[in-house]
Amino acid sequence: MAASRGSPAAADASRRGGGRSYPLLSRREIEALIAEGRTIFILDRHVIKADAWLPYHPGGDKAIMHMVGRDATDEVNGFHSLEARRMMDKYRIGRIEGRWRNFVPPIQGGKFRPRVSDGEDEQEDEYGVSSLITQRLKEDVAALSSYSSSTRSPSPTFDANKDAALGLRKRRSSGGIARSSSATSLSSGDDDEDGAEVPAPPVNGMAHLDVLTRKEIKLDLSRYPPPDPVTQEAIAEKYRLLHERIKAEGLYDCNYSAYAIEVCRYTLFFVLFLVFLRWKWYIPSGFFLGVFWHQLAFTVHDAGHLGITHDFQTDTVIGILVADFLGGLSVCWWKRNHNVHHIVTNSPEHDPDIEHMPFFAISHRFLGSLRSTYYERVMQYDAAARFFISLQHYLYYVILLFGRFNLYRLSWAHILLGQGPRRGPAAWHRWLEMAGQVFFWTWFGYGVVYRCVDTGAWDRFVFVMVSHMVTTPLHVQITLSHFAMSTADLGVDESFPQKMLRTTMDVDCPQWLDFFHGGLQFQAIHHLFPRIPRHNLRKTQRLVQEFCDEVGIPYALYGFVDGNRQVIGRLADVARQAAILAKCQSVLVSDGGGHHHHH
Ligand code: HEM
Repeated sequence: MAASRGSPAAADASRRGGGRSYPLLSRREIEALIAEGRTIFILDRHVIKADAWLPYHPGGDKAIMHMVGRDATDEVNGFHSLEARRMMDKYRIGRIEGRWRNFVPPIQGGKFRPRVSDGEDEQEDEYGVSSLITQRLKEDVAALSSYSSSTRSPSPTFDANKDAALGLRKRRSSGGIARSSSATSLSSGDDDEDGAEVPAPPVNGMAHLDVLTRKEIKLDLSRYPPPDPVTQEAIAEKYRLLHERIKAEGLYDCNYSAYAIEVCRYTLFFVLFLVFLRWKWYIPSGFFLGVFWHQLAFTVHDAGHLGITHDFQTDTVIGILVADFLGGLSVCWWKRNHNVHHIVTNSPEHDPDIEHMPFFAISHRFLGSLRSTYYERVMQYDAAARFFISLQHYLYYVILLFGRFNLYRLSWAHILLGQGPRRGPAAWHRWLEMAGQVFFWTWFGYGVVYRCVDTGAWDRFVFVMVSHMVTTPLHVQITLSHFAMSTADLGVDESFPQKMLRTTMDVDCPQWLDFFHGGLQFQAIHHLFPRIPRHNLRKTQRLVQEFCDEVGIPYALYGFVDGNRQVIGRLADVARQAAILAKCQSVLVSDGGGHHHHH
């Protein structure tokens, strides 16, 4: 439809191109299509309209929605098989020329102007970018360079309107409850000194959170390459070369003999569980069952990423057999959740993997009752949250002891409510998962807990608790790679690889311990290339390290203990901010409320 509408440029392009050439669409035309509600992203300089595909998408609708208005080339190449990428050709509606400047997607609060009205006379440059946008681009670059050269604007006031005018980020909660002004972003630097702990009260509590947000952004800007389009495009270019090299070196080829060893290990743990169960030594029996589950999770993770055979159906069925039939959890729930996590990593509003209110907040921004676009509800910073978060650095491991129980809840909700794709190649997985749940609760619930542990309720309780709590290291491993990393948003121009490396850290461990971490220790590598088989990650690490050195992005690598320390430190930090916020708010209340302006 857009094609037939025919701007002069588009008509010209179709005349010249012939065959498989698509009409040239201007940025303004694409913006208007998105304003009409179309699901449009850019892939290899082509415009893809995925509306019809959304309900069928095995990666879930939200994964695509976070790419609307953006160049999704790197994300798409990371997550899809060649066949899947070929399918996308069917959804092409046009092409673009020149560099694409990302929009903030609608799901993230981006605003799009409808069709150009007659008489609107916006000039377009040779890239099809309107003069207005080119102007913004120049301003952004100017603002960013003033950051990196550490000059400070004389004005200490946070100017929300200016931020909006810069077009960098003005996230507005579509629920209308969360405040829009909390979405501070890259404004020219103007807050207090980096080292200063707290801005002197009285300041309004929300303004306090904004100051923290800007501090976090500023810290990232000082550590990472500037998030301007030119620098980021250069990084993306090198990342693509790296990807080619990785493919050429065969790092996508699965090492099946490594899986044979995995299977032997899993079998050993399962046999030990059965032997002790037979002897009625419930604690060691539960222990080995927990160890078995802990190890299985890594294979589920591989399968969920299509990182074993790389075939969507085969790997997903492996995932379901292992996760659902043997572990009682839903791999399809996990995939839906995890795919979004991979695309908007560590974004407080969008990444479900850091949304654990009321128990944990790893960013001060959660203290402002954010709206989650994943759960589609406000994550209230309520009395319970105030309580748990003030103690979160002490309760971290304690709460993680119960992690596996939470996963049952999420799995059942996913299967029963049918949150997965209802149509298309992934629809039938729901039924297999249901069978898996019945199978699991028959062998585990009835067979083991009820029939085998037959010496009373207390023994059953102990057995269940031990087996579930032994999996705690898994929850530590999952949270470890992200909880201590940045949650700041550096704007729409930041490249996929930089964002992944800025929000994810790796854990250094000797090679013989690789089995214990199950690949999760190479989380940053994995985020860059999600479909690389687990047993090749160590080899890939070397290449990624070279890449990081070349582009000047720090590669975060901590020892396991040190990584834990970082996480606890972050939790303590946010707990402290919560206490300061409470103080700010009580000052306001005792002052008669709300009359303070910050200068
Ligand atoms: C018309 C556009 C699209 C089509 C036809 C499509 C198709 C597919 C297909 C067939 C799969 C199954 C895995 C495979 O065979 O490789 C898949 C998985 C996936 N897609 Fe897409 N996709 C599209 C757009 C996107 C976009 C824009 C994103 C966002 C980055 C995305 C993210 C994912 C993810 C994360 C998975 C992994 C799913 C899993 O492992 O369970 N897709 N997609």
